[in-house]
Order: sequence, then structure tokens, then C-alpha cells
Amino acid sequence: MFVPTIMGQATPEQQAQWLPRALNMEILGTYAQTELGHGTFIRGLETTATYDPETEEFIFHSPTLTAYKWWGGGLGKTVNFCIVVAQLYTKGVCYGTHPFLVQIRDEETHMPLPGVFVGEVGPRMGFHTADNGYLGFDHHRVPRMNMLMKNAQVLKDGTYVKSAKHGKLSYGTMVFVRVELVYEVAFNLAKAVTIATRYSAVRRQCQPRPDQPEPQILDYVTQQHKLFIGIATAHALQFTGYWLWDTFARVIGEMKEGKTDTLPELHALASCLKAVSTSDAASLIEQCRFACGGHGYMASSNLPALYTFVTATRTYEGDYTVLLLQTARYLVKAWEQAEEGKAMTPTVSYLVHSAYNRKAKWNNSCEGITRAFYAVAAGKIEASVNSIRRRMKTGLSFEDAWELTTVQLVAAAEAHCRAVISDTYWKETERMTSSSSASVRSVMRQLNELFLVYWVLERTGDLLMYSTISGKDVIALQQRYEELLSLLRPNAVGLVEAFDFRDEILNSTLGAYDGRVYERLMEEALKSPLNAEPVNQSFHKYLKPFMQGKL
Ligand SMILES: Cc1cc2nc3c(=O)[nH]c(=O)nc-3n(C[C@H](O)[C@H](O)[C@H](O)COP(=O)(O)OP(=O)(O)OC[C@H]3O[C@@H](n4cnc5c(N)ncnc54)[C@H](O)[C@@H]3O)c2cc1C
Repeated sequence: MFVPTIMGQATPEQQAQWLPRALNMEILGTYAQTELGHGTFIRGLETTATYDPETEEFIFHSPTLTAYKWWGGGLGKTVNFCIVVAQLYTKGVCYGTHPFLVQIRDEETHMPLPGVFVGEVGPRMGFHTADNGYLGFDHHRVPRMNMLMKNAQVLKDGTYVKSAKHGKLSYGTMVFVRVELVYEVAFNLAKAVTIATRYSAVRRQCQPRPDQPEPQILDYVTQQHKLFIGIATAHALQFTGYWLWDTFARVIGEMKEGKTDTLPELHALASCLKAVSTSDAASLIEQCRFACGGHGYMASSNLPALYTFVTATRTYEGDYTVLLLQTARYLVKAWEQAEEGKAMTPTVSYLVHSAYNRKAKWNNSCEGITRAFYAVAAGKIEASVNSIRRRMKTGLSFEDAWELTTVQLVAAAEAHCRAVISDTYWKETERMTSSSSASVRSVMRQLNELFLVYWVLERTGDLLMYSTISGKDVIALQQRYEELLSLLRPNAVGLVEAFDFRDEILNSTLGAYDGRVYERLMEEALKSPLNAEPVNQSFHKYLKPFMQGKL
């Protein structure tokens, strides 16, 4: 966020001054927005930046404990600069939150500058090497030109000037980072599923048939069920990430020409895709850990670190629920536009055909399943809109009716997102494999079909409500799912090898290319400091006196 914010919100002159230094790592920075008291509600931030025209400086101050910045990555001990988001005051008026580049440590001594209180927040669930920090100010002065002035300026005399495009332009950085996160979690999921699949080919357990050797655990159908959806989801999210990136690049290009009408659609898409991809990737990485039994719990498997890293992405850069509610707001508006017969943007055009999609004869093809997912999304959006309207008829305000409907709205936004991912994955698989060999295309299609059928089986209730699927179809699809697992089994290792990770990147005793799982586990165990001496001092200090009743 440090560099993208400078790129997105600094003027060309400011960029020329700071970007080369940041990119050369002559200065190290972080993004300090979240405070102890507020994360999601950015308008509630309390850090103030008050302009002093006498000295042409901003005075940064943390008026309360809850105004302390909290969480900035690397803020505790590493960085010497920050993007600080603060309430801007000039000429006695508050103009809301704005970003500033603030130096917090001396470039030579690394000592905190006067008026800067900075430290690390303490142990966390993961991210142990990120020294996430806290930051407070006591009337710390910062030059006027350190306000990031692309979208709004404070002139020398303290006059506030806002660019006409201010609000919309600042979305760009936020959307960029969310798009990046979709890629990042797909990459981390691919790592986890590579580790777990390789391990499942090495690990043998139990003896289902007497007189036969223990099978590879990868041969158990329940193990395939745990892993193959992870492989498919890594592809689905990566393909959706590429597609979102193209959409992002197009919309940013249009914005530069002054066209901003596609931005709400991009924002709604990036929000729900960030929410669903981070959440799914985290739970599938945890499933990879389950799939590795006890050894998956070893830090040296790298699955715990991957999990704690990815599960945090569900929260930062926009909390899961909050982002889905933002998408829901867009979907409700889109539904109203569809009712009024207005032109729809591409990703919500399905709302116009919702009645047709809902009644369409069920078919098990990828196209048929995707259409049904859109019917579910439309059905859930319609149900949410009807609930809001019903509640308003009883005299509730829109805000209260909305709040009471938020559980449904989150589910509707999630359904929309899943339909978009399924549609994109299917279409992109077809496009990207159009020139592949028949055998590659066949495996990629099987993986794609597995993904779609998996989600039909996960969402049977919704489909029974909003499509023409029958109990018979569900039984047939369950069988097809099991067939797909066994069709994919011979290619499972090949599929994860195709991700092409080096051992240094996987950093896992269970997932190394050579399959020396047990040797590597023992080598790592022997590195434990507790094994450095045969008897630990705790024996003499505590255990012996305890056992002899002398404690
Ligand atoms: C590992 C990690 C790294 C981070 N790095 C940074 C960083 O570098 N810089 C930085 O500035 N921040 C960082 N953050 C902070 C992060 O961005 C915030 O934690 C995040 O935005 C959520 O805000 P919050 O913690 O205040 O949660 P809250 O907003 O308090 O959310 C708590 C709960 O309330 C719910 N909730 C909140 N508002 C609503 C609503 N309107 N409707 C319904 N439910 C709601 C949420 O869904 C959630 O369940 C980091 C966080 C983590 C975990």
C-alpha cells in the first residue's frame, strides 16, 4: 500500500521526489490507516493533521488513545516513513480523511523523531516477521508538501482545493490492492495444495484390503475430495484474477479520459472477489493442513504459516462482511435499474434474464450450471430487495430495513461472486486451452467441471429454490463428482507440478520435490534448541523439586 498510494495519490512532482527513493528502498514505508478505535469506519479516524500557515506545516496529533495507529506492517521497528491517513483541518474546518507522507524516524540513527511514539503491537496469530506497529503523534510537524496532493490540495495560505474527481480517483489504489490480493491468495493456495498433494503421494496409511500394502493416502476418495477442489480453486481464482486485472486496466484507462461510469461495477466486483477469494483460500489451505494429518500441524510443513498469512487477508484491506455488503449495495441498485428497464453493465446483465434463467430446463453442462448460479444470485438479490421493501412498508427507515436484511444481503453478494467466478473460470479455461493438446484440454476441463459440480453440491438448497434442478439431478451430479475425482487422480501430482514451485518457495518438509518427508521432518526436529543438550535446566530447577515434593 505504501508505493501504490504514492503512485495513485501523489502529484507527478511528489512522485518524482519520493518514488525513486521508495523503489530503490532508500526509504522504507508502510501504510498507517487503521487506529485502535477504528478500522472499517474510516470517517471515524481520530488522528488529526492541522495546517499551520505560519510555518506551512501540518501538525500531526493523536488526541486519544484510540487515535493511535495500529497494525501498519513493518511499522514497529523497520520503516522510517509512513503514509498516514488523518483528518485534515485547515482554517478551522475539518475536510475529512486524507493521506500524508510522514517521516517517523531519523534516516541516519533510525531514532523516532520528536513527537512520534512508535512501537510493535506484540505477538499475533501469524505475520510474526512483519513487526506490525502502533504510532501516535504529539504535535509532530510535517511540511505542507507532504500531503498527497493529486486529488486535493491545501494551498500555502491554508485554502483547501478539492479536485472534482477526488472521491472516485482515490478508489483506484484500493481496487488495485484488492485485485493484487486475489492473485496473491491464489498463489498461496497453489503452494498449500502442492505441499498436501505431494505429501499425499508419499504418505501411506491403513490397510483397507488385507494382504495388500498400505495405500497412498491420495488414493482415498475423501482425500481427493479435500485436495482436488483446492487445485481447481487455485486455477479458478488465478483466472478470475487475470480477468479482473484486465477489467481494472480498462476502467482505469477510461477514468483517465474522464469516464467514470464503470467504476462502481469494478469496485463492486473487486470487493466481492477479494472477500470470497481470501475466505475460500484460507479455508482450503486449512483443509490442506487437515489432509496432512498431524504432520500438517508442524511449522516445518509451512501450512500453519500459509494459513495464518492468508486468513489475515480476509480481514485487512476490507473486512469480508463489510466488502460483501458494499457489493450488495451495488446489486440492490442494479436490481432496481433492471426493474426500470435501464441498460445494465455486463456483470449484472443477468438480472434482466433472471425469470428466464430460473425457469430454464436444468442441464448438467458447465453452461447450464453457470446459468443456474446466476439464477441463484438473482433470486437472492430479489429476495433481499423484497425483504427491505416489506420492512419499509411496516414503517421502518431504509437504513433499519437494510440492517435487518444484511444476513440475506451478504449471502446474495456471495452468490453473485460465485456465479462470476464460475462463469469466468469456465470461459477462461475454454479460451486458454483452445490451442492446447487434446489431453491437456481434457484434464483442464475435468478440473473445471469438478469445481462447478462441487459448488452445485455445496449449494443444493439454493439451487432447489431458484432453479429447476431436481433430486434426481443432484444424485446424478454426486455420482459425476465422484467420477471426476477418480478421473483426476492419475493427474493430481502432475497438476500440482504444473504450478512449478521451487522447494525454496514451498519451504516445506512435507512438500519438497524429492519426497524425503520423514528425513526432512527429523532433520528439522533436530534443529530445535530444546535438543541442544540431553537434560534441560528446567529439570534441575522445577521438575526434580516438583517430583520430590520440594516445590
Ligand atoms: C495481519 C494484519 C495486517 C494489517 N496491516 C495493516 C496495515 O498495514 N495498515 C493498516 O492501516 N491496517 C492494517 N490492518 C488493519 C486492517 O485493515 C483492519 O483490521 C481491517 O480493516 C478491519 O478493521 P477492524 O480491525 O477495525 O475491524 P472492525 O471494523 O472493528 O470489524 C469487527 C467486526 O465488525 C464487523 N463490522 C464492522 N463494520 C460493520 C458494518 N458496517 N456492518 C456489518 N458488520 C460490520 C466486521 O465484519 C467484523 O466482524 C491489518 C490487519 C491485520 C490483521
